[in-house]
Amino acid sequence: MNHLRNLNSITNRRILLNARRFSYAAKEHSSLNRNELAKFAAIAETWWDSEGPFKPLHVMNPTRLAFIRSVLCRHFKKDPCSAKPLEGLKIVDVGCGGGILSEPLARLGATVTGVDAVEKNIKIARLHADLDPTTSSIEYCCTTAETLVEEGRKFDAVMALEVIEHVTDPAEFCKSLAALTISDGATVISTINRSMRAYATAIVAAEYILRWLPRGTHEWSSFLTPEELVLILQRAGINVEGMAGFVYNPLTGRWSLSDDISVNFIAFGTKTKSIE
Ligand SMILES: C[S@@+](CC[C@H](N)C(=O)[O-])C[C@H]1O[C@@H](n2cnc3c(N)ncnc32)[C@H](O)[C@@H]1O
Ligand SMILES: [Mg+2]
Repeated sequence: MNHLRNLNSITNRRILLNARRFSYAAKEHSSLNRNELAKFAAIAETWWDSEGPFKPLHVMNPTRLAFIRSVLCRHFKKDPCSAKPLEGLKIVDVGCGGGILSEPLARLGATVTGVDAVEKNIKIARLHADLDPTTSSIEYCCTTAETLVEEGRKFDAVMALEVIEHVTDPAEFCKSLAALTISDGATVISTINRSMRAYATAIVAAEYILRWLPRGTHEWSSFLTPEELVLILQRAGINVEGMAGFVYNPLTGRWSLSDDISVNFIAFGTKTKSIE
Protein backbone atom coordinates (compact mmCIF):
# COMPACT_ATOMS: atom_id res chain seq x y z
CA MET A 1 0.00 0.00 0.00
CA ASN A 2 2.74 2.39 1.05
CA HIS A 3 4.57 1.54 -2.09
CA LEU A 4 1.48 2.43 -4.17
CA ARG A 5 0.94 5.67 -2.25
CA ASN A 6 4.57 6.66 -2.84
CA LEU A 7 4.27 5.86 -6.53
CA ASN A 8 1.09 7.93 -6.78
CA SER A 9 2.65 10.91 -5.07
CA ILE A 10 5.75 10.68 -7.32
CA THR A 11 3.49 10.56 -10.42
CA ASN A 12 1.39 13.47 -9.16
CA ARG A 13 4.51 15.50 -8.47
CA ARG A 14 5.79 14.78 -11.98
CA ILE A 15 2.47 15.88 -13.52
CA LEU A 16 2.53 19.03 -11.42
CA LEU A 17 6.12 19.78 -12.42
CA ASN A 18 5.28 19.26 -16.09
CA ALA A 19 2.20 21.47 -15.80
CA ARG A 20 4.32 24.19 -14.19
CA ARG A 21 6.93 23.88 -16.88
CA PHE A 22 4.41 24.06 -19.71
CA SER A 23 1.35 26.26 -19.69
CA TYR A 24 -0.61 27.20 -22.76
CA ALA A 25 -3.66 29.16 -23.91
CA ALA A 26 -6.29 28.06 -21.40
CA LYS A 27 -9.26 27.37 -23.69
CA GLU A 28 -9.39 24.09 -25.62
CA HIS A 29 -9.74 24.87 -29.30
CA SER A 30 -9.87 22.72 -32.40
CA SER A 31 -6.48 23.93 -33.60
CA LEU A 32 -4.60 23.12 -30.40
CA ASN A 33 -2.48 19.99 -30.36
CA ARG A 34 -0.93 19.51 -26.90
CA ASN A 35 1.86 17.22 -28.16
CA GLU A 36 2.92 19.76 -30.76
CA LEU A 37 2.78 22.64 -28.26
CA ALA A 38 4.90 20.67 -25.76
CA LYS A 39 7.66 20.37 -28.40
CA PHE A 40 7.85 24.17 -28.68
CA ALA A 41 7.58 24.74 -24.93
CA ALA A 42 10.58 22.44 -24.41
CA ILE A 43 12.88 24.62 -26.51
CA ALA A 44 11.34 28.06 -25.85
CA GLU A 45 14.54 29.49 -24.32
CA THR A 46 16.32 29.04 -27.64
CA TRP A 47 14.11 31.26 -29.86
CA TRP A 48 16.75 33.94 -30.28
CA ASP A 49 19.77 31.63 -30.42
CA SER A 50 20.66 32.01 -34.08
CA GLU A 51 22.66 28.74 -33.91
CA GLY A 52 19.95 26.81 -31.99
CA PRO A 53 16.94 24.74 -33.09
CA PHE A 54 15.29 27.77 -34.68
CA LYS A 55 18.33 28.50 -36.88
CA PRO A 56 16.40 27.44 -40.03
CA LEU A 57 13.72 30.08 -39.30
CA HIS A 58 16.37 32.76 -38.65
CA VAL A 59 18.18 31.92 -41.89
CA MET A 60 14.92 31.76 -43.86
CA ASN A 61 13.59 35.02 -42.41
CA PRO A 62 14.96 37.54 -44.97
CA THR A 63 13.57 35.41 -47.82
CA ARG A 64 10.08 35.04 -46.37
CA LEU A 65 10.06 38.75 -45.46
CA ALA A 66 10.94 39.65 -49.05
CA PHE A 67 7.88 37.68 -50.20
CA ILE A 68 5.58 39.20 -47.56
CA ARG A 69 6.80 42.74 -48.18
CA SER A 70 6.33 42.36 -51.92
CA VAL A 71 2.81 40.85 -51.83
CA LEU A 72 1.52 43.20 -49.12
CA CYS A 73 2.91 46.32 -50.82
CA ARG A 74 1.34 45.27 -54.13
CA HIS A 75 -2.01 44.39 -52.56
CA PHE A 76 -2.29 47.43 -50.28
CA LYS A 77 -0.68 49.81 -52.83
CA LYS A 78 2.25 50.72 -50.60
CA ASP A 79 5.67 51.90 -51.74
CA PRO A 80 8.06 48.97 -51.17
CA CYS A 81 11.04 51.34 -51.30
CA SER A 82 9.90 53.57 -48.45
CA ALA A 83 11.51 53.24 -45.01
CA LYS A 84 8.30 51.94 -43.44
CA PRO A 85 6.38 50.31 -46.30
CA LEU A 86 3.87 48.53 -44.03
CA GLU A 87 2.89 51.67 -42.10
CA GLY A 88 -0.87 51.83 -41.50
CA LEU A 89 -1.38 48.05 -41.70
CA LYS A 90 -2.68 46.03 -38.75
CA ILE A 91 -1.07 42.60 -38.90
CA VAL A 92 -1.55 39.53 -36.69
CA ASP A 93 1.21 36.91 -36.53
CA VAL A 94 -0.55 33.70 -35.45
CA GLY A 95 1.82 31.18 -33.81
CA CYS A 96 4.43 33.91 -33.50
CA GLY A 97 6.79 31.86 -31.30
CA GLY A 98 9.56 34.13 -30.01
CA GLY A 99 8.70 36.87 -32.52
CA ILE A 100 11.19 36.11 -35.31
CA LEU A 101 8.68 37.42 -37.88
CA SER A 102 6.70 39.86 -35.69
CA GLU A 103 9.77 42.02 -35.00
CA PRO A 104 10.83 42.76 -38.59
CA LEU A 105 7.16 43.38 -39.51
CA ALA A 106 7.04 46.05 -36.78
CA ARG A 107 10.31 47.53 -38.09
CA LEU A 108 8.68 47.80 -41.53
CA GLY A 109 6.04 50.02 -39.91
CA ALA A 110 3.15 47.58 -39.32
CA THR A 111 1.06 47.61 -36.13
CA VAL A 112 1.72 44.05 -35.01
CA THR A 113 -0.14 41.65 -32.73
CA GLY A 114 1.70 38.37 -32.07
CA VAL A 115 -0.18 35.43 -30.57
CA ASP A 116 1.04 32.00 -29.56
CA ALA A 117 -0.59 29.18 -27.62
CA VAL A 118 2.55 28.61 -25.52
CA GLU A 119 2.94 31.05 -22.63
CA LYS A 120 6.75 30.66 -22.48
CA ASN A 121 7.07 31.71 -26.12
CA ILE A 122 5.08 34.88 -25.47
CA LYS A 123 7.18 35.75 -22.41
CA ILE A 124 10.38 35.41 -24.44
CA ALA A 125 8.90 37.35 -27.37
CA ARG A 126 7.89 40.19 -24.99
CA LEU A 127 11.32 40.36 -23.32
CA HIS A 128 13.11 40.40 -26.67
CA ALA A 129 10.83 42.99 -28.27
CA ASP A 130 11.28 45.31 -25.30
CA LEU A 131 15.02 45.52 -26.06
CA ASP A 132 14.30 47.81 -29.01
CA PRO A 133 11.95 50.84 -29.10
CA THR A 134 10.81 50.00 -32.66
CA THR A 135 9.54 46.57 -31.57
CA SER A 136 8.38 47.35 -28.02
CA SER A 137 5.00 48.45 -29.43
CA ILE A 138 4.18 44.86 -30.51
CA GLU A 139 1.12 43.49 -28.72
CA TYR A 140 1.90 39.92 -27.59
CA CYS A 141 -0.77 37.60 -26.16
CA CYS A 142 -0.82 33.95 -25.16
CA THR A 143 -3.96 33.00 -27.04
CA THR A 144 -5.28 31.34 -30.19
CA ALA A 145 -6.71 32.51 -33.48
CA GLU A 146 -10.09 31.10 -32.37
CA THR A 147 -10.16 33.24 -29.21
CA LEU A 148 -9.26 36.37 -31.21
CA VAL A 149 -12.23 35.57 -33.47
CA GLU A 150 -14.52 35.26 -30.43
CA GLU A 151 -13.22 38.67 -29.28
CA GLY A 152 -14.21 40.15 -32.65
CA ARG A 153 -10.67 41.18 -33.61
CA LYS A 154 -9.96 42.05 -37.28
CA PHE A 155 -6.69 42.67 -39.13
CA ASP A 156 -5.64 43.91 -42.55
CA ALA A 157 -3.29 40.98 -42.89
CA VAL A 158 -3.02 37.63 -41.13
CA MET A 159 0.25 35.66 -41.04
CA ALA A 160 0.66 32.02 -40.00
CA LEU A 161 4.17 30.91 -40.85
CA GLU A 162 5.23 27.32 -40.16
CA VAL A 163 2.20 26.78 -37.91
CA ILE A 164 -0.47 24.92 -39.91
CA GLU A 165 1.52 21.64 -39.86
CA HIS A 166 1.33 21.74 -36.06
CA VAL A 167 -2.44 22.26 -35.64
CA THR A 168 -5.07 19.54 -35.19
CA ASP A 169 -7.60 20.74 -37.73
CA PRO A 170 -6.09 22.81 -40.58
CA ALA A 171 -9.49 23.53 -42.18
CA GLU A 172 -10.93 24.97 -38.95
CA PHE A 173 -7.67 26.86 -38.37
CA CYS A 174 -7.97 28.48 -41.83
CA LYS A 175 -11.59 29.42 -41.12
CA SER A 176 -10.37 31.27 -38.02
CA LEU A 177 -7.63 33.00 -40.02
CA ALA A 178 -10.27 34.08 -42.56
CA ALA A 179 -12.56 35.35 -39.80
CA LEU A 180 -9.71 37.51 -38.46
CA THR A 181 -9.13 39.11 -41.87
CA ILE A 182 -11.01 42.21 -43.04
CA SER A 183 -12.89 41.98 -46.32
CA ASP A 184 -10.28 42.09 -49.13
CA GLY A 185 -7.54 41.70 -46.51
CA ALA A 186 -4.52 39.46 -46.96
CA THR A 187 -3.50 36.07 -45.59
CA VAL A 188 0.00 34.59 -45.78
CA ILE A 189 0.70 30.97 -44.84
CA SER A 190 3.95 29.04 -45.10
CA THR A 191 4.43 25.34 -44.50
CA ILE A 192 6.02 22.13 -45.81
CA ASN A 193 4.70 20.08 -48.74
CA ARG A 194 3.67 16.46 -48.13
CA SER A 195 6.08 15.20 -50.80
CA MET A 196 8.75 12.50 -50.82
CA ARG A 197 11.38 15.23 -51.27
CA ALA A 198 10.11 16.94 -48.12
CA TYR A 199 10.35 13.62 -46.26
CA ALA A 200 13.95 13.22 -47.40
CA THR A 201 15.05 16.80 -46.75
CA ALA A 202 12.81 18.42 -44.10
CA ILE A 203 12.64 15.30 -41.92
CA VAL A 204 15.48 12.83 -42.64
CA ALA A 205 18.18 15.38 -43.47
CA ALA A 206 17.12 18.28 -41.19
CA GLU A 207 16.25 16.18 -38.11
CA TYR A 208 18.44 13.05 -38.37
CA ILE A 209 21.50 13.87 -40.48
CA LEU A 210 22.18 17.61 -40.13
CA ARG A 211 20.39 17.80 -36.72
CA TRP A 212 19.09 21.30 -37.54
CA LEU A 213 15.84 20.49 -35.75
CA PRO A 214 15.12 18.24 -32.76
CA ARG A 215 14.05 14.73 -33.86
CA GLY A 216 10.28 14.45 -34.08
CA THR A 217 9.73 18.16 -34.81
CA HIS A 218 7.68 17.31 -37.89
CA GLU A 219 5.20 14.57 -38.74
CA TRP A 220 5.19 13.95 -42.49
CA SER A 221 1.49 12.98 -42.42
CA SER A 222 0.59 16.42 -40.99
CA PHE A 223 1.98 18.25 -44.00
CA LEU A 224 -0.40 19.65 -46.64
CA THR A 225 0.23 19.72 -50.37
CA PRO A 226 -0.08 23.17 -52.02
CA GLU A 227 -3.26 21.95 -53.78
CA GLU A 228 -4.81 20.92 -50.45
CA LEU A 229 -3.90 24.26 -48.87
CA VAL A 230 -5.43 26.18 -51.80
CA LEU A 231 -8.67 24.19 -51.46
CA ILE A 232 -8.88 24.57 -47.68
CA LEU A 233 -8.31 28.32 -48.00
CA GLN A 234 -10.84 28.61 -50.81
CA ARG A 235 -13.47 26.88 -48.64
CA ALA A 236 -12.63 29.35 -45.85
CA GLY A 237 -13.25 32.28 -48.25
CA ILE A 238 -9.62 33.04 -49.11
CA ASN A 239 -8.50 33.09 -52.72
CA VAL A 240 -4.86 32.14 -53.18
CA GLU A 241 -3.31 34.65 -55.59
CA GLY A 242 0.35 33.85 -55.32
CA MET A 243 2.67 31.11 -54.20
CA ALA A 244 6.43 30.64 -54.02
CA GLY A 245 8.86 28.00 -52.90
CA PHE A 246 11.87 28.44 -50.63
CA VAL A 247 14.97 26.59 -51.72
CA TYR A 248 18.14 26.11 -49.73
CA ASN A 249 21.56 26.45 -51.34
CA PRO A 250 24.00 24.33 -49.31
CA LEU A 251 26.99 26.12 -50.88
CA THR A 252 25.97 29.61 -49.73
CA GLY A 253 23.91 28.48 -46.71
CA ARG A 254 21.14 30.79 -47.93
CA TRP A 255 17.49 30.39 -48.88
CA SER A 256 15.93 32.00 -51.93
CA LEU A 257 12.49 32.33 -53.49
CA SER A 258 11.80 29.90 -56.29
CA ASP A 259 9.07 28.31 -58.43
CA ASP A 260 9.97 25.01 -56.79
CA ILE A 261 7.23 24.37 -54.21
CA SER A 262 8.15 20.71 -53.67
CA VAL A 263 9.39 21.22 -50.09
CA ASN A 264 8.97 24.60 -48.34
CA PHE A 265 6.34 26.93 -49.75
CA ILE A 266 4.47 30.15 -48.93
CA ALA A 267 1.02 31.19 -50.14
CA PHE A 268 -0.59 34.61 -50.34
CA GLY A 269 -4.37 34.94 -50.53
CA THR A 270 -7.02 37.59 -50.22
CA LYS A 271 -10.32 37.36 -48.46
CA THR A 272 -13.27 37.27 -50.81
CA LYS A 273 -14.90 40.71 -50.69
CA SER A 274 -18.44 39.39 -50.13
CA ILE A 275 -17.43 37.43 -47.00
CA GLU A 276 -17.22 39.33 -43.70
C1 LIG B 1 7.55 26.47 -36.05
S1 LIG B 1 6.97 27.64 -34.92
C2 LIG B 1 6.81 29.04 -35.99
C3 LIG B 1 7.02 30.36 -35.30
C4 LIG B 1 6.84 31.61 -36.16
N1 LIG B 1 5.55 31.62 -36.85
C5 LIG B 1 7.95 31.73 -37.17
O1 LIG B 1 7.76 31.23 -38.29
O2 LIG B 1 8.98 32.30 -36.84
C6 LIG B 1 5.27 27.21 -34.63
C7 LIG B 1 4.63 28.01 -33.50
O3 LIG B 1 3.20 27.84 -33.54
C8 LIG B 1 2.71 27.74 -32.20
N2 LIG B 1 1.42 27.05 -32.30
C9 LIG B 1 1.18 25.77 -32.65
N3 LIG B 1 -0.15 25.52 -32.70
C10 LIG B 1 -0.77 26.69 -32.39
C11 LIG B 1 -2.13 27.09 -32.29
N4 LIG B 1 -3.12 26.24 -32.54
N5 LIG B 1 -2.39 28.38 -31.98
C12 LIG B 1 -1.40 29.26 -31.74
N6 LIG B 1 -0.09 28.93 -31.81
C13 LIG B 1 0.23 27.67 -32.13
C14 LIG B 1 3.81 27.00 -31.46
O4 LIG B 1 3.75 27.22 -30.07
C15 LIG B 1 5.07 27.59 -32.10
O5 LIG B 1 5.52 28.72 -31.41
MG1 LIG C 1 7.11 23.35 -38.65
